[in-house]
Amino acid sequence: MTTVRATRVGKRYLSASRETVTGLSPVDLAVEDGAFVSIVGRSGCGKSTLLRLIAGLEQPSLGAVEVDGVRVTRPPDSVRYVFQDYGQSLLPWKTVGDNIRFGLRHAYALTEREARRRDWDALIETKLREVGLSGVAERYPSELSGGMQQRVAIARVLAARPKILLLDEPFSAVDALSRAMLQDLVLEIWRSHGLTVLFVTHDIDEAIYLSDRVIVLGPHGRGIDADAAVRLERPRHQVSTRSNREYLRLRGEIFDLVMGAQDASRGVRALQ
Ligand SMILES: Nc1ncnc2c1ncn2[C@@H]1O[C@H](COP(=O)(O)OP(=O)(O)OP(=O)(O)O)[C@@H](O)[C@H]1O
Repeated sequence: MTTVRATRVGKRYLSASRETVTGLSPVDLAVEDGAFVSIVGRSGCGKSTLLRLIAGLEQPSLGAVEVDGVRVTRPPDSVRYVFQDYGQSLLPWKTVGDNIRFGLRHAYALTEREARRRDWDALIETKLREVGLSGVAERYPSELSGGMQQRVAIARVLAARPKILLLDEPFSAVDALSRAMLQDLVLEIWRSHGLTVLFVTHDIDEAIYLSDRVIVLGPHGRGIDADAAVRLERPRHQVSTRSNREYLRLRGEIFDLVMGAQDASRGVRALQ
C-alpha cells in the first residue's frame, strides 16, 4: 500500500533579490508502507525541499502531496521530522527528559498542564534505552556529544509514535564511528516499529546501506534522475554488506549519475 504520494509536486522560491529560484521541478513519487527510501543528489538539488513538502512544513507551488490518501496542508500527526542539526530538533533549555516529555505531550495531544501531571519517568527511560542511552534524563543536551544528542532527538520523535519518519541528513554532523552506530540504530528502529522512513543524505554509501530504494535527484532542482532498487539482504552488516558485489555495482552506477558521468536527460531511470 502506498503511504506517501507526491504528484507532480514542485516548489519555486523567491530569492532575496526577488528572482524565482527552482527549489524542485515537478516530481512524482510513491512510497510503499514500511519502505526505507533514501534521497541523494548534489547540494542544492532539492532534497530538503522534497522532504519539507512531504512533512507539510512547506506548501508546494505545484502539485500535491498525500499521506495515507489525505492531502497534506499542514504537518500530519503520523509524520515526524528529524533535522540535520540536532540543535534544531532539541530544546536546549529543557533537560533530555523534558525534551522527550515534549514528544509524549504531542503524542497524547495534552496541554502543558495536563502533561505535567503525568508520571512519564519510566516511559522516558524506556524511550532512551531504545536509542541506546540511559541515565541521561536529567542532563541538558549541551552536556552530551553530538551523536548522543541525535539519539535523544530520535527518542523524542519516537515518543510521538509516528508512522512515517523523515530524516534530513541526520548524521552529517557526527563522527564516522558514531555515524555507523546511528545507521544501525535507525535500521533497528525502522524494523522494530514497522516505520516508513524517508532519509535525505549526501552520502551514497549510507543511502545504499540503509535503503530498499535510492532516489537520485538531478542538479539544480531538475527533479528525479533515477529510482534505484536496492536488492541486498537484511539484516545489513557494516562490513559484509559494503563489500557485496551488488552493493559495489549500485554504488558505481549512482556515483556516476550524481557526478554527471551518465546522461540523465531522458527522464527517470529505473536502476535495477
Ligand atoms: N527558503 C528558501 N528561499 C529561497 N530559496 C530556497 C529556499 N529553500 C531552498 N531554496 C533553494 O532551493 C534549492 C534547493 O534547496 P534544498 O535545500 O532543497 O537543496 P538540498 O538538495 O537539500 O541541498 P543541501 O544538500 O545543500 O542541503 C536551492 O537552490 C536553494 O538555494
